[in-house]
Amino acid sequence: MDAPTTTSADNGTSDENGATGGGGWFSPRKRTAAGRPAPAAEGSAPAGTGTSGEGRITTPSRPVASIRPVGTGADRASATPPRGATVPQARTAPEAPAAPAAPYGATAPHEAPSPQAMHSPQATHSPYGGHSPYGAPAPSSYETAAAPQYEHPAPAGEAAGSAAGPFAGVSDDNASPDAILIRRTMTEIAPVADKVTSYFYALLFVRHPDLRPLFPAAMDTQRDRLLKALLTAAEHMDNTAVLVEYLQHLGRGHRKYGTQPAHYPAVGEALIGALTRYATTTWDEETEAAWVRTYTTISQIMIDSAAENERHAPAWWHAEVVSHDLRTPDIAVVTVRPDQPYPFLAGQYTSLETPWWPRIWRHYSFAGAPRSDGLLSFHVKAVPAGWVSNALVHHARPGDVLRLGPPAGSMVVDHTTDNGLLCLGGGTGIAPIKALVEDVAEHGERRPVEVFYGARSNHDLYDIDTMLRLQQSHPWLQVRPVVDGRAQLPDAVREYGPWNEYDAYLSGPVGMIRSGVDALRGVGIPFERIRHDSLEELVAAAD
Ligand SMILES: NC(=O)C1=CN([C@@H]2O[C@H](COP(=O)(O)OP(=O)(O)OC[C@H]3O[C@@H](n4cnc5c(N)ncnc54)[C@H](O)[C@@H]3O)[C@@H](O)[C@H]2O)C=CC1
Repeated sequence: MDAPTTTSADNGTSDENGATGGGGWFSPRKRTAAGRPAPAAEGSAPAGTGTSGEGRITTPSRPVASIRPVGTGADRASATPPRGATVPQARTAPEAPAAPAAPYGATAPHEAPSPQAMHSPQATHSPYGGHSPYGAPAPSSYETAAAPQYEHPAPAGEAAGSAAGPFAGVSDDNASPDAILIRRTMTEIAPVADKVTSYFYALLFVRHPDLRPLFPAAMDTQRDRLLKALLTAAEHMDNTAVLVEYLQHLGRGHRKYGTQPAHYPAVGEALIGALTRYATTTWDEETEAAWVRTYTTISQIMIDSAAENERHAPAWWHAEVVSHDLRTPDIAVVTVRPDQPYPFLAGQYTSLETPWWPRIWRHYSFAGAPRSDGLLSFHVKAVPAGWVSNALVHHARPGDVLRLGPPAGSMVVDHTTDNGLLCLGGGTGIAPIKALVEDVAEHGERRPVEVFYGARSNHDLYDIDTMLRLQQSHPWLQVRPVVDGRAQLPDAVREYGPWNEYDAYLSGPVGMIRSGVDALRGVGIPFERIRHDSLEELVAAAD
């Protein structure tokens, strides 16, 4: 897990229709005699927006339909539903882990955090078995070295090498009229995705320079996230249940960036501006109206979700480093004490910001089940050019204060079944697997748990002592280290079994998850019993 960035503000200057007096958000553009917008020629000023001769973005002046999400659920009824689509009802589901009954007061942000991309799909059961927002194997953006760049991860089942296009698995059969128009736009802009995202941010920051400080200083990874979220939302706009869950998660997750309801219209304006510029052959009034309707709905769900979440959880937690254990020259186990109770479930992950790289958030799994002393541990590997990971491994020391976002992810133990757990943990991916083992131990269920712990070399099995100690304490637990050699981690699973009465959990590098899912399917474990964090987020943060 990361997509459209959420922020921007209308600065309170928008009029009823979302247009500002003299060139606010949607500015007029030339129309053809047929009443259709004149397509912008390549390199010329986009309709409604423009560039000067020097390529500088000029203020648009085209009023269009409004994007006016409202601030609370109270006004929800006024939101315009996507034409032909069922209006997703914003549910008030709590954050993935069952949050305790309002242990926190509504916590007002006490500093201006950064909005980042709409990202981090909440992992959910997917039809592909992976715990992913949409079946696209879902993520969490751990820092990864040399992350592969692909627009939209393939569902786990389609894993191996299939660079599933943005709309893989989505057909226009039964699609709503808006969905068809939106997919048409997405198809047109896909080849110029990079330009669209660059232009989007340029528009946003030119029109709303006050929003720039809310984003990370370096926007490299940020830029890619907008389109991903758009693709995801567009792809699933008719799948209301999944879309609503995804957007609610995004809305809650954006609280830590300081995103306010007033920011959404400005983002919508920049979005429409960017699409107008690059979807030149398919863009028309009808398409624009479809995007406005859809974006308005998206915004409303996010705003409502954030407002609901604000009632019982802080936007973020401060967490002081209490220990820093360098296990190898580039792997540290970092333990922190949150400033207030932090409810989560074993197997979940959080987003983490260091004081050295403000507004850069990375995902790390909790390396243990919830503890009575409230401490949280993370396994961090410093990856080449990884800002956050290197800071955590090489600079963080006891006393340093980090920030944590809310917990996320649904790679959690299903306590409604007696099935065994087959766990594959590769490298630092062993962290949430250890948490799952502790969770089973605490529930006293004595279900068989088989852990395959993969590493490149013996030296890289940095947590093997802990895992073997757990094995000694629990007769139902079997830990098998698998060091690269004759076979890789997923291959080892085939040598054991049978696995027909096991649920599978995978955590580690994207390639391992992809081949692991294939291996598990090969030994007869159905998709719905295979869980892992979203691959999209795993590849999202390569810094
Ligand atoms: N730190 C954390 O909390 C978590 C980290 N992760 C992810 O886990 C990964 C850990 O990276 P490293 O420790 O550097 O792992 P690594 O690159 O050293 O690999 C670990 C194991 O995965 C296997 N593997 C790697 N690529 C494979 C492929 N394509 N096919 C089959 N097997 C493969 C290796 O053979 C090895 O056994 C990172 O991508 C990180 O994002 C995942 C969950 C939690």
